[in-house]
Amino acid sequence: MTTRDIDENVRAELNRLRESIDNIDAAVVHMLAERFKCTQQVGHLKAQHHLPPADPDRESRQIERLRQLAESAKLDPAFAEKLLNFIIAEVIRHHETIAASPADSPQTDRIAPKTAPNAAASTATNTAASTDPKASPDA
Ligand SMILES: C=C(O[C@@H]1C=C(C(=O)O)C=C[C@H]1O)C(=O)O
Repeated sequence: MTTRDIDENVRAELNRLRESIDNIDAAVVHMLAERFKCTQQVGHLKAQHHLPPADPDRESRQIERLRQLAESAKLDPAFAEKLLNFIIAEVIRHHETIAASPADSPQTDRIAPKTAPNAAASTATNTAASTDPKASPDA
């Protein structure tokens, strides 16, 4: 085996490992995106019901659970805790922004509408009736 062969084998192994790393990074991004979709909905729910953006009791339970999962997965629990705290801090920042946004009044509730579900549709119909002569029985 020449030096060149060794280099090629090392290069091939490095490439194989990096392909897996790229796949894992893509999965992490997709999982984080899904998590943020859920937490955004939690943020809207909290804002609409005047709940605080942060829930320290829930966070303590999550951290304890994640530390145990990390230990059994042979991942440093302190790292797992730091990562979760980093993500949660960003989520709380989003929740504060949502709470400060006037778009989150109960009238524009996107999760659990308080107005009758047909209210918007009937408004749209009335608007169409008043502007579209074909929609009016007198036309
Ligand atoms: C998502 C929530 O809001 C905050 C963010 C959390 C998270 O990202 O897991 C956990 C608790 C809250 O401080 C929640 O209350 O469930």
